Amino acid sequence: MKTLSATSKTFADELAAFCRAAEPSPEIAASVAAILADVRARGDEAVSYYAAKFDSAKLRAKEFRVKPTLIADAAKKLPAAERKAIEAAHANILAYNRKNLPANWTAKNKHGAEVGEKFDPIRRVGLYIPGGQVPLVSTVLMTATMAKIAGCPQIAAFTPSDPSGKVSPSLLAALHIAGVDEVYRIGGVQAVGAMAYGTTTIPAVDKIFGPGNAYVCEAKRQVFGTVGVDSLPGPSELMVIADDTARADFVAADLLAQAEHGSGREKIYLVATSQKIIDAISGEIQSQLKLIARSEKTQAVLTGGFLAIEAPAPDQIADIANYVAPEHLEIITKPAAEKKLLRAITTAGAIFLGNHTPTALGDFTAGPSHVLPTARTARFSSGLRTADFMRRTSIVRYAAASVKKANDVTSRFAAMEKLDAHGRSVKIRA
Ligand SMILES: NC(=O)c1ccc[n+]([C@@H]2O[C@H](COP(=O)([O-])OP(=O)(O)OC[C@H]3O[C@@H](n4cnc5c(N)ncnc54)[C@H](O)[C@@H]3O)[C@@H](O)[C@H]2O)c1
Ligand SMILES: [Zn+2]
Repeated sequence: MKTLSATSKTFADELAAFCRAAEPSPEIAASVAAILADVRARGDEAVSYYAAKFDSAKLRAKEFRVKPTLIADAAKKLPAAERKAIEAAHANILAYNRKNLPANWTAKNKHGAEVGEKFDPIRRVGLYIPGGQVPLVSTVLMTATMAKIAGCPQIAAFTPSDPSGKVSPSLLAALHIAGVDEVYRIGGVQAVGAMAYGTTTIPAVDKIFGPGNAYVCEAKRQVFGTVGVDSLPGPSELMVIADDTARADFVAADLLAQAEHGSGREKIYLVATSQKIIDAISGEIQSQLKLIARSEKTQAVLTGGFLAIEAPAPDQIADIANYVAPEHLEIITKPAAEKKLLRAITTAGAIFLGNHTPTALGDFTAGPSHVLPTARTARFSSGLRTADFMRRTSIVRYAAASVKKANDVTSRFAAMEKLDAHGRSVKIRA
């Protein structure tokens, strides 16, 4: 753990340096570019090659797609308690995301013409479901549910297999429950390349969704433009803002939870109003570390990816949070400070309030998607929602009377821009 004081002279530079470490290195960018170029050139053959290289899975092209019967079977064999948990989470996620379904509209403009927007589902979407370290069953629900609400006619999911070609049965069952039956046991950069460029066996998608490790995230950044991408949700991050009302044991548990993902590039931030609070929470982390299963990988994040900041003033805390733009932000403070911070912090991916709202609730079941921007990209992008699975078309209809009213404006613009034919095409109707 690194500790900084927000009042020190070098604070801004040190914070910037820590945050920069979350950006993909030039080495990652270069190796991703090489894999993408190879998938584009050699298609299925390259996909097989990288599945063997990175996931030790020997897969021929005709084995990429998981048989739909296997997916249905996984759902049938799902233990009742797991089914109940998946269905309960699914219900909350459905209810939350139905609220942000965009609606078509029409209105009249100043010329009396009809103007409006219509929204349509993106025709073919690709969902990346991480599976390198752990099978992210929840990510199925946090992406597919919105694609279904939007009405996307084709939904293809991609996730890495284990060396024997197996995909987690719980993950397959969740896909079945969410209504997805086109699933490929392919992960990593090669999956992103196949989604973007298409191969003989994998049809290209129009937009790629979902989180992943630093390689997957960088691959999505590189294929943007060839296809759409939702955002850049990379290795998880959590910032906790704590004053003396925060329970040290709760905060420690939450920081450990987001350090646990296991890619080793996760980042955790503790912003506390006193050094005493930092000491209490780091003491708790040390004792709780002994209790959790994934302690070795978590330890790596605690050493290199954990920043504690002492910052007494709310204004200063808000500035820090707005700079870091953390994926997850927990605010555990007195009500007055909470109110102030909630208003002043405008760049967090998701905010969790109070002692009883661990980020894990958002990870699994509260309702909003856990697919959230990381590495400071929350400054300009937001978490996944239904509208991301739709595209928008503007619609305009003028009648003879309304086009007359527009003629003056268009002829002026045509003259200014020296585009005579533009002006004439309106005039001929007016
Ligand atoms: N921001 C979010 O919304 C969000 C949500 C859930 C999970 N996550 C993050 O997703 C990540 C999942 O990571 P993961 O590793 O478990 O699964 P993953 O599926 O994202 O990545 C595994 C794949 O990475 C590829 N890979 C590994 N090493 C490579 C290398 N050296 N070169 C090229 N490719 C390589 C392999 O092909 C492998 O299949 C975690 O960091 C987690 O924090 C983020
Ligand atoms: Zn998490």
